[in-house]
Amino acid sequence: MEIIFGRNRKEQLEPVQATVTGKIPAWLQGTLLRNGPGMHTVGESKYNHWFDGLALLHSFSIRDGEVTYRSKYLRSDTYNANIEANRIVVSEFGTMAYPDPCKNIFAKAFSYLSHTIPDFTDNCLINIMKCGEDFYATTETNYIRKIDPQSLETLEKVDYRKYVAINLATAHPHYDKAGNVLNMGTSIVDKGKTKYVIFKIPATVPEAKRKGKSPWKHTEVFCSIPSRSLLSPSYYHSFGVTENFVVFLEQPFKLDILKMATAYVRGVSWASCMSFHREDKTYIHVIDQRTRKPVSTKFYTDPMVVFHHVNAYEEDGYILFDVIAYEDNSLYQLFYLANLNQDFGENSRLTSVPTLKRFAVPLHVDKNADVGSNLIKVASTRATALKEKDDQVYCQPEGLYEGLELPRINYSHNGKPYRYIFAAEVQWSPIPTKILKYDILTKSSLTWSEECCWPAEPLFVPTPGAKDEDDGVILSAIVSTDPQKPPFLLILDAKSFTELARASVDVDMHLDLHGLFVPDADWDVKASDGYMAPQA
Ligand SMILES: CC1=C(/C=C/C(C)=C/C=C/C(C)=C/C=O)C(C)(C)CCC1
Ligand SMILES: [Fe+2]
Repeated sequence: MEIIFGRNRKEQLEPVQATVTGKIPAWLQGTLLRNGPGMHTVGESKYNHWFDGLALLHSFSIRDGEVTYRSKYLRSDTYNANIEANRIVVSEFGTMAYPDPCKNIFAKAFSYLSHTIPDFTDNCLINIMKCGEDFYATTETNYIRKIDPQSLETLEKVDYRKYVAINLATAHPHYDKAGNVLNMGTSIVDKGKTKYVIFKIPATVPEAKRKGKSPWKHTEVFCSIPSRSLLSPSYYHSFGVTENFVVFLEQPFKLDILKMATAYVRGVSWASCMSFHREDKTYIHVIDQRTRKPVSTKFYTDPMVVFHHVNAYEEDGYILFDVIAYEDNSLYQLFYLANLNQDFGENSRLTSVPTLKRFAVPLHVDKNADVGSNLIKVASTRATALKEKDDQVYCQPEGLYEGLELPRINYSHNGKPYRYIFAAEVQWSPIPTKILKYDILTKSSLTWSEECCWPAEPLFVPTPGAKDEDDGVILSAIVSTDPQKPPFLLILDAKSFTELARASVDVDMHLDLHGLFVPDADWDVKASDGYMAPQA
């Protein structure tokens, strides 16, 4: 599987015309922008983990039934320093690297020894975030990189820490109707405290208020939740929102700050400083967006590891939220390139299958309810929430579907009742083999698959003026393991899951992670009511 995961990809700097078969809907005009790791060796040095790879941006521009493709490595400081040294000199998730002491650009790295929290990478390989009119490549450190969404050029580096006291931030923000960004990050041992910080980045700031300053200066802290432990905050990859609440899982997959502070001298990676504590609980924090405070009831569930929240919404006094849950952290273990490349079948089995689980949380806990009683009275789910002593509530989810990852929804239903989940079907290995449409109401599903095809995260784009939740198309970049078959952009009708068109390109395409679709209207129209926020 070296060819899919560990091989360096060539950039396609000049836009290349795709060969289109089928018919692309005339209304589908815009650019699918995506991000993911593309380079896993620099000179003689190799990264250990798939998530370490240097960020490779790629885009499919769809105009008048035609498609052009291009790709470009993110020229992060990390990329430039590595290429200049012709070896890996900046540490990533699974690889600890040592800068060349002769070069002072990374002299900062030596402050690793004197600071608790080291300077992290700006290799923003996970997702793309839209802030107002601007686009940023994102990862989970304090750095994001502005990019030009048309040329894929790398622009300025933004350090979140200048605007909000966080060391880590998710690559899966949420957007409200006006395009304001809601994200979460972790502030580590700042003024003697470790906390999870929910913050808001405004989409636009009126010039009078802005006074020529960066809109970033208007980033505001929405709410802070103290970490249960100063030196071992939870790791999280995303969070959920409803119309009035934020759902945050403080899970027993944790970062060990003391281990991180000494990782550099010990020569071990950041990943080795993360561990799953199967003896611990998962705490469910529910934050009221109106009061900006967590609700007082203490909700918890069994230990689990969640990377992707799917959606959350309020119904009859309850919050229902859906996540892709694992029983352990085997997903991150699996993506070590050594596991992916040798004896693929043997080493690349997950020890727990990613499962769609629905949780239900009561917003009002009846003080008179009996200890042990189920507080969930909503008929639409079998999830339970058992009242315990001392105002604690133990939540047990309803398992909905086994073997799916990279979930997407129709984003206009984000935080609201919804019915459909689009995802990649994965069983016990990291290979996505099918694209899935799961109907939560009927619990039925539709799939698309083709021999030798590995689909990327399926993205939903609504038909303009659509009434039905699934009225639109699914876009997915397909990488093929058959050298005779070039990669292609697949366009499915989201209702029937039948193929509308495919746009094949004879390029060296990589397997990506996440991205967004930018309708053409967004290039010229300022954020307006018609703004289609991208999905987390
Ligand atoms: C560099 C770095 C990190 C990077 C994490 C990454 C890159 C995670 C990628 C996750 C993905 C792609 C998940 C998909 O489901 C940490 C651990 C946050 C903290 C230490 C520094
Ligand atoms: Fe993700």
